[in-house]
Amino acid sequence: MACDFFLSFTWTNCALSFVVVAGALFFKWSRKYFLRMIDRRLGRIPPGPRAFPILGTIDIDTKQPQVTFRKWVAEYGDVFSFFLGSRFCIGVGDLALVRTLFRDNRFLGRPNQGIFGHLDGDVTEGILFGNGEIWKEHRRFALSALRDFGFGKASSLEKIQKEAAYLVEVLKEQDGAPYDPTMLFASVGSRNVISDLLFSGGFAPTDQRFIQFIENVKENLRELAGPRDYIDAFFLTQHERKTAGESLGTFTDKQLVRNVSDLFVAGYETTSTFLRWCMVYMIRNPEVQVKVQAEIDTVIGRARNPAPADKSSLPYTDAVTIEIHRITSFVPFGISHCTTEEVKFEQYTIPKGTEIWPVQCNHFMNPKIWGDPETFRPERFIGKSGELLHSLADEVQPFSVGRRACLGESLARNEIFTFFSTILQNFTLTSEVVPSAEARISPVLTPPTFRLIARCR
Ligand code: HEM
Repeated sequence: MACDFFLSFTWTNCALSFVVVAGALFFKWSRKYFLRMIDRRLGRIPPGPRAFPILGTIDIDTKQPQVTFRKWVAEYGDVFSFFLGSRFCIGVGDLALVRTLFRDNRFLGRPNQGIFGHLDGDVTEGILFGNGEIWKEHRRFALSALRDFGFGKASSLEKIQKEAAYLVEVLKEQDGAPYDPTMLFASVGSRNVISDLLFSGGFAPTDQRFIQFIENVKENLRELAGPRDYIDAFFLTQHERKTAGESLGTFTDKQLVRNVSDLFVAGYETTSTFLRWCMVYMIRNPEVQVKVQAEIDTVIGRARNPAPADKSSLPYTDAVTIEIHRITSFVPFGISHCTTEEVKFEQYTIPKGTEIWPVQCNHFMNPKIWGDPETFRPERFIGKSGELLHSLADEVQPFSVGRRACLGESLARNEIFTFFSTILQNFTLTSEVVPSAEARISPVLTPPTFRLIARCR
């Protein structure tokens, strides 16, 4: 009897403790949710779709989140709020507003990157996801080093042309047979250009890539006096600080690995995915392909390869890549920022730590700007005299805007133009089955797998 009483007492105690602990955790994780919901009711934060404690906003089409976000803009306006789990976010669907916000220093933070922060411990200390002084110092350093060794300089432009010629060589080897170009664009082209800027030499066509990389690093260590690339510049800064008896500050080996990883990942995945989209849109739109080829034939001919400097003389080719950026919107939400302090914006008070999502896929599909946004029509960017309409092209900002905009924009633009125009100068692109334009999200929007047939012209 006493034993029964004791057992039931223990069970009641356990159940009670469970309820108290669960209640305390629920309150802890949902506190922000309830505060924001009160703010929303009072009009202190933008309206948005319904959300639940802890779960957040669940009415998101996970296969096509861009469709859900566009629906929210239509329903709640250009500025709306939503929850990702317990993370409070604001979406901005209009480029002019994004420009205003991202010019403001208080919107330049990066939020905690959720699971990524756990998978790769120190992402928050790099350039891509870093914050505060570390981000400022290393963004500035990367920009200046990459400018010295690449971006826009003749040597890097030549490297891009060399890589374009190599792409052509590999495609020629396929001799018109169907070929999945995913690995080609992922392993050469943009990847070699960025590796060259980071650790000069890039990857050899015979795939001695990693051996080469190790050799380069060793050589860098021997030749600190003559920096040739980003890694050399970093080593040199370390060396100068050590020689002056100063602390290394944030210029540690760990930081170097973090930064190189950020630049490498950001520098080739995006560009190579975009090039695959270019192939898809050319296969789907043969009449556009013919026009691009005609422009290249007239302006450049076949005797020499296109170069980044040719862009202004090839407005239609340029317009095609801009239209592909617009219609694919393959980085549909850019990379989210976060507020570093509470900010009054229009009638709202945006709390510190709020994630700001630039919903560029909405701007790129806004019928008020584009009229027929669902139609692939590069001609929309071409004026009466055949010139590129810069004011309209300026509405397409896939690299984002403001002080945290893509660090590799000029490099990426040069690569895309040169690779795209060189491929079309040499080949007519088709496929056995016309690939669909339906994107998969991972984490940028990628095209479906397809087999490219590149026939020599
Ligand atoms: C088609 C190609 C590319 C696209 C569409 C793209 C797009 C973007 C976007 C949307 C952002 C976020 C900007 C923001 O937070 O407001 C970004 C950031 C960044 N991108 Fe790119 N990018 C491309 C290529 C490159 C290349 C070639 C590099 C190589 C250096 C690069 C390096 C970076 C870095 C380091 C950041 C982080 C900047 C920061 O947080 O300060 N990207 N990119």
